[in-house]
Amino acid sequence: MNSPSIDQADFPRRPNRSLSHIPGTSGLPVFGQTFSFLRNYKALTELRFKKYGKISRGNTLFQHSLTLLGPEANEIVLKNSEAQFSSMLAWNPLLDRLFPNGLMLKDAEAHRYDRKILQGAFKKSAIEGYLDTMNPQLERGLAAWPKGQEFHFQHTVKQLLLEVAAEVFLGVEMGPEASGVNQAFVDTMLASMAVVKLPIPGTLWHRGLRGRQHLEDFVMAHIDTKRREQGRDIFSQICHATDEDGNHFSDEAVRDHIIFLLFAAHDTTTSTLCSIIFALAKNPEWQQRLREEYKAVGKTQLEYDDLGQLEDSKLVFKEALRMYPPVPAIPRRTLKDMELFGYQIPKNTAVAISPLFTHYMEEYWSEPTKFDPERFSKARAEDKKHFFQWVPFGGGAHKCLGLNFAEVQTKLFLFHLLTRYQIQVKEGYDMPRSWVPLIFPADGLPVTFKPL
Ligand code: HEM
Repeated sequence: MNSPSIDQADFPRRPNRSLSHIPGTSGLPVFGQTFSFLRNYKALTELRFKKYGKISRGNTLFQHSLTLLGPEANEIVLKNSEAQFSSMLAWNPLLDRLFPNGLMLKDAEAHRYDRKILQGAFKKSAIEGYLDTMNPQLERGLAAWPKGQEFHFQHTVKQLLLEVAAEVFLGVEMGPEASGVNQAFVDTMLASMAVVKLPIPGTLWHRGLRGRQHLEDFVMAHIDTKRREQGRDIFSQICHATDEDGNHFSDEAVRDHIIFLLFAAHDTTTSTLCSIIFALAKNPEWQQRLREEYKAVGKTQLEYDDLGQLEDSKLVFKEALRMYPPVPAIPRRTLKDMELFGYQIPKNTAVAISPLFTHYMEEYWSEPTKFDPERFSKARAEDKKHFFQWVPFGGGAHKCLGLNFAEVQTKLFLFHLLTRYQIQVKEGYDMPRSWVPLIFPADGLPVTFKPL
């Protein structure tokens, strides 16, 4: 269930700080635990669980908040069956200047209404259309990558995904227009991580605001054409999508949703592909298993229905998302006073659950630090002990809208890659990670693709 309509005046932008009755620590003066959070979010969360258990207070990034750990906490927060948690109030302070009115920044009826319309852009027939665009683009893009010599996978795949997104999301073909849009998008994304949010020329934030403006201008300039024609890109799909009474989104709503979708899709997919490539490089037997799976399909281009047969690929996708969920923590704000795990929690408290922590709990996963895709197989079904133990896409009303799209894109990418190359990393290499705000390789992931 979603939360009821929210009067934002009842909820100051800064969350409640009266949490001293809950176990935990405020950490250093002013900075709290910000340094340990940024250095190693995973280690910090594990330490908090050991010291304080499923619920603890802390202070990171100048905000007092509660960390709620484990599948039970995930279920309470994500299912939100008593309309106690707001996604909008939690994400607004982070995203509302650059990505206003995106789906994650809505609650209650406004969220339900928009989500239902947007779902039209992710139905099977729409994804089949995106797949037709992605197939040749991924193939061409990969053919141009360095072969037999080391390069940084993260930056290279990010660029390729940007080029794919320009065409699949916006329907712009490569050229100066796509480059301008891509740069504007990169600037907007980078600004979402800016610490200083003042529009001073030369700063990340200033470039981000200009990037957002460029994206808005682009969308508004093309919207009439998109509404007139029936294109196969996501922008077109959103222009044509309607509610049950045949009403379309307004121009401004289309603009805000498409820009938010670009944001929601890009770094999450980049992060996922980095994790998979690292895992496959370290586990060449899985590269071989995937190649055999592709051979069994017996085609040089995959179509939508072929993807469903790729069971080993799905196991790899799931296991990489278990070990390295791109969104390691999901925030919410409480809408009411409530009791959680025996403690009174006041209204307007910032809380966060942790997919990353849950994905390593020994109660649920055997040898959690081991890459073992078969734990998701029907025979072992390790993921079936609790419905909320594997939550890379969140859950409940805000569950990721693009999860099928992400799986399709990942499978296509791996097909084009592994049918041509062997992925290698240097002997003894272990990928250093930065864990927040999204999980990424800290060194760009140096790899070599050796032609087969
Ligand atoms: C493997 C890649 C991805 C991961 C791990 C991922 C993860 C997530 C998570 C954890 C949430 C929930 C956030 C919350 O509850 O606060 C979410 C929401 C969302 N994701 Fe994804 N995402 C991925 C790819 C994508 C793609 C490719 C798209 C679009 C094409 C997308 C669109 C969205 C949207 C629109 C929402 C908001 C849904 C709502 O609030 O109703 N995501 N995603």
